[in-house]
Amino acid sequence: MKYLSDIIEGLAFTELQGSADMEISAIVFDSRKVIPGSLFVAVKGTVVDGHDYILQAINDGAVAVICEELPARVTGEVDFLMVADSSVALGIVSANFYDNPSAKLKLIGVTGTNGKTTIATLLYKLFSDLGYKCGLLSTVENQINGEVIPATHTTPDPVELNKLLSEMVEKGCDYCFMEVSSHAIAQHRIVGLSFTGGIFSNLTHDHLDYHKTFAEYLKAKKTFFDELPSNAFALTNIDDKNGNVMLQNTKAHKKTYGLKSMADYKARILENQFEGLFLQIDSDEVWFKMVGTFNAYNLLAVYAAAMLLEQDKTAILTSLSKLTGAKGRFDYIVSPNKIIGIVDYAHSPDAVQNILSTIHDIRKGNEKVITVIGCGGDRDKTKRPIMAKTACEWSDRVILTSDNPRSEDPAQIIRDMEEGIDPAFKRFTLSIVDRREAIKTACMLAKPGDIVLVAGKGHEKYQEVKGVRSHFDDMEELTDIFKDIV
Ligand SMILES: CC(=O)N[C@H]1[C@@H](OP(=O)(O)OP(=O)(O)OC[C@H]2O[C@@H](n3ccc(=O)[nH]c3=O)[C@H](O)[C@@H]2O)O[C@H](CO)[C@@H](O)[C@@H]1O[C@H](C)C(=O)N[C@@H](C)C(=O)N[C@H](CCC(=O)O)C(=O)O
Ligand SMILES: Nc1ncnc2c1ncn2[C@@H]1O[C@H](COP(=O)(O)OP(=O)(O)OP(=O)(O)O)[C@@H](O)[C@H]1O
Ligand SMILES: N[C@H](CCC[C@H](N)C(=O)O)C(=O)O
Ligand SMILES: [Mg+2]
Repeated sequence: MKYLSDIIEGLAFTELQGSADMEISAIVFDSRKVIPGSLFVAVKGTVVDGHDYILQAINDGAVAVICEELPARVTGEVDFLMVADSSVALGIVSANFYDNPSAKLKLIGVTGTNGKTTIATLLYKLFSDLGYKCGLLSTVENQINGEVIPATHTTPDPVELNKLLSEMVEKGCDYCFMEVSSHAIAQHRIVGLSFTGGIFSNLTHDHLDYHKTFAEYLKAKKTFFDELPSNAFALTNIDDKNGNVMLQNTKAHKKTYGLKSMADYKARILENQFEGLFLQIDSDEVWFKMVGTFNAYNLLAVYAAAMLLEQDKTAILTSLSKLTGAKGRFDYIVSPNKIIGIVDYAHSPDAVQNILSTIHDIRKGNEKVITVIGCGGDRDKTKRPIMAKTACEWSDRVILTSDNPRSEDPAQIIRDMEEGIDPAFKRFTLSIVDRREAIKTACMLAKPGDIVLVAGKGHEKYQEVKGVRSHFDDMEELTDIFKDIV
């Protein structure tokens, strides 16, 4: 059992009403989840203000409240703590509630627009293979030493996050590799965590619905590095335009990796084939199972981080050469008549360009590339025409379809995408709202040797339409269609 006085250690509050000697059973920031004895943290959200639910939380059994403004009516039986920013406070109290688990293991955070899941997953697989007990917090799933725990977010909320970290500590984990999304940084989900290292992959267009401008998006990512402690490492992709910016104000040890520029950790692509990458990493030449230039960056980031974590170079490279990446990233299947189907999570303009340029680089002859692609609803609208344009520039045929329309009209999302298409390419484009039909049509258009890329949903096992999630799996669809093709 924890007392409020323990939980608020290190928390800067402007006012305390009460004695802080309450026993606290749980930390809750959603009034609908309050249980008797909860500490309710009122957070201002993007849709509603948690302050409006304080009285409801108290009615349902909350015994203490952290807030930025006191409600009009306060009861004497409940402790109130006033803070400047409740979301920051939520991070601190969550870490305290679970006895600061992040300080008891080596926590590595990965941030950037693309590659976070791949890098974090590879690190998790690598360190597990090297004999360590590890944890993973990722978009695809969370893992504690082999046990899979479903993920709802790329970076969980502070309570869930510290709970998972404390389970990792309990199970004897030495390391945790986690994705740090820009939403998580902006919403202070990672406040109160002690990081051993931070890794930056790249920064390109995404999430401008949330961050509004690219400068704000960049600032969110940079904050992660600004707040790393001096004994941590800050590892950046120096080939990225903003790689150096990330390190500008960090107190951590600055380290760089890159394929093009001078860097602490360097690699060169010797071969880039469908079967894998042949890289020269520092002075070693090694074959890897992963495909594409962007994965050369991901592999190099993982290698550099493992070196910074003082692992043996030969052991790292030997293990890394055997590993495959995260689910739904360049997963492929070949039909009996030799059509290649690829499922990839590319859902930003840069990722679409990378995956398609990789397919171009590694295809053997003049096989046609047919791309099936949609864009998520209730997300950055400005990336829609760009993703469609990029898909068209790099494909022989494109079928625009639905991703997760969420609350939006799927046909309107497709119309937003069509805006980006050059009129000359229109006749090579089809728009089919039903994703299943779109994938089927792409496969019917394909001839032996052709490549069908199904982009955007990767590992996802659902499609969300009008707020309802139904089972949908791109790879399952392809497998189903391919078994009937002869
Ligand atoms: C835009 C965004 O990030 N939203 C997150 C945010 O919700 P919000 O700001 O809309 O919250 P709100 O509904 O306005 O409510 C404000 C507060 O009132 C509370 N409330 C609300 C109603 C009520 O009856 N009682 C009550 O107490 C809420 O619990 C909340 O604390 O805070 C919630 C609680 O932590 C998150 O679940 C929610 O994630 C939503 C579901 C989401 O979709 N987030 C995505 C965009 C996201 O975070 N994605 C990134 C990855 C992106 C990438 O892959 O690059 C991620 O890390 O997963
Ligand atoms: N280093 C990289 N640079 C550019 N694109 C990449 C890189 N790594 C992966 N990609 C592309 O981006 C897609 C998403 O990769 P991944 O899931 O690793 O990124 P992420 O940063 O975790 O994404 P999210 O923000 O959705 O969690 C991949 O399917 C691939 O198309
Ligand atoms: N984590 C990302 C995933 C987007 C994946 C795409 N399939 C979509 O649904 O838009 C987000 O929430 O923005
Ligand atoms: Mg991810």
